[in-house]
Amino acid sequence: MEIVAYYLVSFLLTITIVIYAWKLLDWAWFRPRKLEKCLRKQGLKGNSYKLIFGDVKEFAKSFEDAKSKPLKVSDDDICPRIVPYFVDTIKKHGKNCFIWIGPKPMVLITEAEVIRDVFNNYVLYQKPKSTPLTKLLAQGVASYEEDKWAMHRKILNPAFHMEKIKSMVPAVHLSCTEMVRQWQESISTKGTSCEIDIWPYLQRLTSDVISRTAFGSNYEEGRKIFELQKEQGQHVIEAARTLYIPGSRFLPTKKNLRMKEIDKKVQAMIRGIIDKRVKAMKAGEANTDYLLGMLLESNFKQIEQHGNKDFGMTTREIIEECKLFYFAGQETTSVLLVWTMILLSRHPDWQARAREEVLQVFGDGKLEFDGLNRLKIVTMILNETLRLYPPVDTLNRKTTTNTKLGELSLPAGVMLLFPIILLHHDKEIWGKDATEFKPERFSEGVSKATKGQMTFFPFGGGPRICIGQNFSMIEAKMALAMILQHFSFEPSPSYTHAPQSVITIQPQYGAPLILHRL
Ligand code: HEM
Repeated sequence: MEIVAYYLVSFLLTITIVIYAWKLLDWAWFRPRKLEKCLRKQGLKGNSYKLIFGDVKEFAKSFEDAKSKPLKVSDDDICPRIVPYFVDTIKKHGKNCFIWIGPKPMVLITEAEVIRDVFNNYVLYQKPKSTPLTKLLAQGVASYEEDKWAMHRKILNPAFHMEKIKSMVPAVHLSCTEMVRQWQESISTKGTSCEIDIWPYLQRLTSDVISRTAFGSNYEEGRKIFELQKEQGQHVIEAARTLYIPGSRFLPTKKNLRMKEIDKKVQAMIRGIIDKRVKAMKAGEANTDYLLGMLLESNFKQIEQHGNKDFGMTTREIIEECKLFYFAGQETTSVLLVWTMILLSRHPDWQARAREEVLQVFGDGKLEFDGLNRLKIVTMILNETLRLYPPVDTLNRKTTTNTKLGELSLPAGVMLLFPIILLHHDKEIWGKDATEFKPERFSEGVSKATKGQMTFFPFGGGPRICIGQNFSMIEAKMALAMILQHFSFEPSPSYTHAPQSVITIQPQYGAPLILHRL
């Protein structure tokens, strides 16, 4: 009997090992080779597959090389620095090409109409799964698919309607006033001008804005939450730079333990704010002029309408959405502002035109929502900055089944890459001066500038377009208008022009400018 059991266990063990060995071989070799054959048959070109690593080593090296070479201050042709490997691959293989992200091929998609189709067809083309470590940072609507995505997006949408954003404007004003006061104080210690590295200030500004607008009167607590989220983000970026080994997150390393500790603390703090707010709501004294309040209200309505909790978000899911607001909305808006100020410092004519407009609309008085919507020159400048320095430089998706996309027939499991920045800098689309700062391109709005094509999409597109785009544009207009009211600025001799891609496009060595008090 014992011998039979022994043989049975050995047999099962051998079968299990064979199955896993086959799966591993299939993942590392047979599947990539099959996909490669299929892509080449479609006329797509790329390097031959290299076991497990694909192009990852060359990819990382090209980033490191590009990072070590700053640009001339006047050079806005930043693609070779931001997406060096894609630029090189296109040079080598043409626009119809693919690269290997480990054992997965990723096809570059540069045709505007094809990009639009993919964005609109959000069930067929889904977001690639993030690693468990990235999930610790934030999940929420940005990472869900199909019905779950649709339900969360429906609940979140009302919180981002224009009239709701309008009610958040005083909070944005408060944060901007605080930053302007700090700059005025720095200047007054030096006379009428001084050099300020505006980058850390703008990061603090957008962090402050999202804490106030997300958590209302719980803003101090919100700030602590987001400080922890910021630290979590740094750990995740570090982890993303190394190859992720499945299961390694369970090892009790110092970093893993800290990341879990942060996650627990953040969850407990947001849960505390939610509990307070639910109590206030029950007592009939809740104020909803902040994102979390609106979200809870919208969630409550959704559940009430269907009479079923399954139609709403759980507390855990609401916590994830709050974490996502910070992750998605803070750095993106601060980089939009930093590049706008750097560009305006180099283009005093546009700086003067924007200031003239701001003074015409507001004088030196208080900025308010309706006036911000009348700032035409400022909007043109922000759009041109988003074109040249899109905060998010690339987006990706994957095919979920065998799919016909434009001229291509793609098998399931192929990654698609939309290089936003390459389309924004394409001379065939924008003309010979594509890499020059010319806000006049947008003088008649975005759809005239793009002739209705999907050639300018800093906020993505289709049903999954950025939910916070109006929020961030109002925030950026408010900050820029207030800065223009109080200061003029020019590049500092100590500024090094080195845009680098760290999830968003950031100034590698900060952004020191000379600020003059007006
Ligand atoms: C200049 C500022 C911003 C830029 C350039 C930006 C860019 C983007 C882009 C490109 C996407 C699409 C991602 C994809 O399709 O894979 C996106 C999605 C998203 N953004 Fe933003 N964003 C900005 C500000 C904000 C703000 C302020 C918030 C919230 C407070 C926010 C929240 C989100 C969310 C929740 C999504 C996911 C939407 C969904 O999947 O349905 N973003 N953003």
